[in-house]
Amino acid sequence: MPQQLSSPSELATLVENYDTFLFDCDGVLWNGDAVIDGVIDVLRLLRSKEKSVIFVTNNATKSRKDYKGKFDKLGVQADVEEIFGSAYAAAVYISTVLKLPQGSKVYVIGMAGLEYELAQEGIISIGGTATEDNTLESFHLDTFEKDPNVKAVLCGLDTSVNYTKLSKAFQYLRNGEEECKFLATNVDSTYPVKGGLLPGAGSLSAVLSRALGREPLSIGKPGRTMLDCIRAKHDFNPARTIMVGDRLDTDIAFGKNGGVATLLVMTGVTSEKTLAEASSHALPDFVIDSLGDLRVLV
Ligand SMILES: O=C(O)[C@H](O)[C@H](O)COP(=O)(O)O
Ligand SMILES: [Mg+2]
Repeated sequence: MPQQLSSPSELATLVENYDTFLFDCDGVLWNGDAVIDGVIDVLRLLRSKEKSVIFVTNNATKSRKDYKGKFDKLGVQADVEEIFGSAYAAAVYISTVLKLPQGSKVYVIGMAGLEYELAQEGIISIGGTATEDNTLESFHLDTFEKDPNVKAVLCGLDTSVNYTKLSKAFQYLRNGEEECKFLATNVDSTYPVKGGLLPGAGSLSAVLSRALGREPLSIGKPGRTMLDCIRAKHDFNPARTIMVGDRLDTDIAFGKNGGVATLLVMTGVTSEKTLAEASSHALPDFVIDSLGDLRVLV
């Protein structure tokens, strides 16, 4: 069973025991644009104690540069080099691991942040925010011409997703992996916003999985690709590192896969009921109600 921490001495010991704090963002730092109470003070406290702070988000709607803007706007101190998003990790994966033939294109279900990160890695993308694909008109297969250079479909969270984008992605993917790779930035079923939960990126790629009868390769947490991206930039001792998240099957699993300690907060997608019903291998080491609880140490 995870250890529920609440007293100031338990929380102080937690902070003392770790040098590197990996923070999930949605549901840990904020819900939508609403910063969770006390989080700014807690991050300031950790920095004053010379702890390393790294942000690891599956939310692919923003580039690292966009995230920096969001952190600044919300008054949370962060450096671009400390921010790792699944959009960035997906772009790095495609350019360094997939190594598509020269002139290849990626068909995107996703938003501007994802397109930006792909462009930064020199990857040509189509779909995404392109006006012609952001339509509520019906999709007609008989007038659709496939672009022969599309060698991968990348699906991320897209709050303007529609039947045209899903249909085009399906057409590119339907002849199998040899012709076109099926990638997802992440497969979270839901994500928290101010006011509750919304369908996550995994609920969008699930439409394609269902139609195709196969699953995408997911780049984000809990996969290794994200950890490899972080390791390429930051050296940390796993024994002195803790992953703080709000979701068991991404954040906590990511921490466990990476051999670091795990702390679940109850300000995001995980309810008391989900936690109580979770199988023992999915459980975190520690639970606190909110990251803001550490504010008592300020
Ligand atoms: O569906 C998504 O893209 C994710 O659920 C989401 O936004 C998660 O972000 P994180 O909690 O990893 O910051
Ligand atoms: Mg989260």
